Amino acid sequence: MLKIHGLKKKFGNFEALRGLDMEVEEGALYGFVGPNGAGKTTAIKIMAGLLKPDEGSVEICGKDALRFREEAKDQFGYVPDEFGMYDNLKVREYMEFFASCYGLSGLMGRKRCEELLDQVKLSDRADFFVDSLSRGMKQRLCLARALIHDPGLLILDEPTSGMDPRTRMEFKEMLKELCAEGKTILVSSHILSELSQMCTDIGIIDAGKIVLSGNMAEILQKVNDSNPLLIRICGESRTAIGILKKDPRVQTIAIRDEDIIVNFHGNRQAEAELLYSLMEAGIPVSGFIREQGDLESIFMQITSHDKGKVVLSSEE
Ligand SMILES: Nc1ncnc2c1ncn2[C@@H]1O[C@H](COP(=O)(O)OP(=O)(O)OP(=O)(O)O)[C@@H](O)[C@H]1O
Repeated sequence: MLKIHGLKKKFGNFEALRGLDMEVEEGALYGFVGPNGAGKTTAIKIMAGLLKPDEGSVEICGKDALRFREEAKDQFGYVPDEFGMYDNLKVREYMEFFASCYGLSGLMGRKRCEELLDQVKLSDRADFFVDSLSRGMKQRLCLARALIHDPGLLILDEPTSGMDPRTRMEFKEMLKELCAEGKTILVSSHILSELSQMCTDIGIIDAGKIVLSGNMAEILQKVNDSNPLLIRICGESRTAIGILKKDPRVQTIAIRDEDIIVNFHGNRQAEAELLYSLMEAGIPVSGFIREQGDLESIFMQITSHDKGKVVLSSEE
């Protein structure tokens, strides 16, 4: 649905994008995450045709979006990180104005606007001035506007920043519903935990490059596989430690309270073999589990340098 290859962008001597590659599959809810200043907005503006890259390509629905900008525009809806000023427009007028930009006017246009305002739960605000809406409502209105021409792809730049936790949750539910209806969604944030529960795929950008990407469940599995095994033995653990030491996949062994903490390089089959070797030796194993994956600590590790501040919880 969206393919980005080798995207580079300099502002003066500063390289904001340094060869960005990413791919968003059709039907994905793709989280585009990175610390402040990583290059998310720059990349998104290039995708949306608002900024020209120095190098690289953007393909939307198989078409070169940098060359065929008008055609590409019909394929996606864009929600920017900052909302423009529309102090003289009421919500309904705002929607109808954008509908007319896509050739939807008269009864058809009004009907489409009503449907969308209903979908983003703003029907009761149709006669309010846009400027009187809260930030969360403005973002929902922006989402409705981006959906006017029924695009297959939605690109949202930090849509939930500045929202309170409840409004965030509702907005995220809305995105999940849209994804379930068949939309492909790219949503950016500098808060990993914000996206990790709802996204099917994730791309972590740091200093203008993707540093980790893939299917969310697979990444979590990989993180899990690199976490230590926690083994609990009923009684003394000396014999168990002797067996563990003999296994070449065991890297380190430590004791924490009642648990033996084992850094173990192996998949589930290998874990089962290790457990079997303990059981076969008659060791009463009462616990055998991988420590739970902590995606956020990975995010911290790969994006931690002085210039970027990473916010890990939704309580900013
Ligand atoms: N027009 C510009 N002129 C000069 N530098 C710019 C310009 N736009 C962006 N930058 C710089 O490029 C880098 C990437 O900025 P960008 O806004 O893309 O980051 P971001 O990941 O969206 O950050 P945030 O999470 O804070 O919104 C930053 O160092 C920023 O200062």
